[in-house]
Amino acid sequence: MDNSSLKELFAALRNSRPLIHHITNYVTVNDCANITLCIGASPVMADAIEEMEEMTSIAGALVLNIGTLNSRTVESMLLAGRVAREKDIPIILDPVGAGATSYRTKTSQTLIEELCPSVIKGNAGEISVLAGAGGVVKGVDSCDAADDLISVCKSLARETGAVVVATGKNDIATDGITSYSVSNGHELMDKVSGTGCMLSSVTGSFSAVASDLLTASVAAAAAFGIAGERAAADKSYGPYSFRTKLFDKVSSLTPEDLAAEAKVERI
Ligand SMILES: Nc1ncnc2c1ncn2[C@@H]1O[C@H](COP(=O)(O)OP(=O)(O)O)[C@@H](O)[C@H]1O
Ligand SMILES: Cc1ncsc1CCOP(=O)(O)O
Ligand SMILES: [Mg+2]
Repeated sequence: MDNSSLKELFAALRNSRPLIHHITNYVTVNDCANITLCIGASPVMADAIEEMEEMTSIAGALVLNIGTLNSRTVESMLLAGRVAREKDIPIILDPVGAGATSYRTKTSQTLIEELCPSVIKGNAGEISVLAGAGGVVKGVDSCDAADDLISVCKSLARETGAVVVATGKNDIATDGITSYSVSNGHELMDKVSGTGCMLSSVTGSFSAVASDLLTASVAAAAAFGIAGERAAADKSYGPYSFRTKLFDKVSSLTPEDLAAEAKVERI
């Protein structure tokens, strides 16, 4: 992938400041709102069924995150997702904890079947579980993933029609035909709750201005990863000061920085 396409997409995002409608969890909701602002988009968190149709209709992307799912929010996700589909608004699904309980696995499968999300972005364990290729998830953490994760991501992408992103030390992004590995990032990102959720928000932000959601997913993974690298290099004393710096570094990142520092390899 030509890094100049990442730069153009990031510039378009910063210029258009799209609205990103989230139905998300109550653990990382504030982090998701703030990272969306930092990357250059406008967040709204709304899950009341009464306002789903109106809110989704005016959004540039819809992020569905099942981190603290319940039957009420799942109904809202289904309605918002149908509206998004009708209006061609990209849907990003973060299947947080899929594999940890059957409710999470089944709900993820239902959302995939009913809504055909544009991007399915989970950690390596969650994606392996959804692909039926093993994978162990403890709570929300990936404990084991398929050995052949790239092929597993590709087959899930082909089966669902979504761009599939599996995160970890390297992030894999594929549409089932073309695949990329993004090696930006820092191990401290694994020590802060919510970095996966935040990447979903950033992916939604890039997707809102992209015609190609594989490019949007790669741009998001690279941008967030570069910010992580920069935050860690900034004489961090521990995970929490790193967390604060992560927001600052996302905020100060420019399209030129993204193009210069993205480590993207076709695989
Ligand atoms: N060991 C690591 N080295 C570099 N980046 C990492 C590492 N672990 C996680 N990340 C980054 O942190 C973000 C969240 O990934 P991950 O921890 O896999 O998701 P989740 O928080 O959903 O479990 C991604 O941007 C990923 O690239
Ligand atoms: C700890 C926790 N429990 C329910 S949602 C959540 C946050 C998960 O965040 P992430 O998927 O980014 O690690
Ligand atoms: Mg996650």
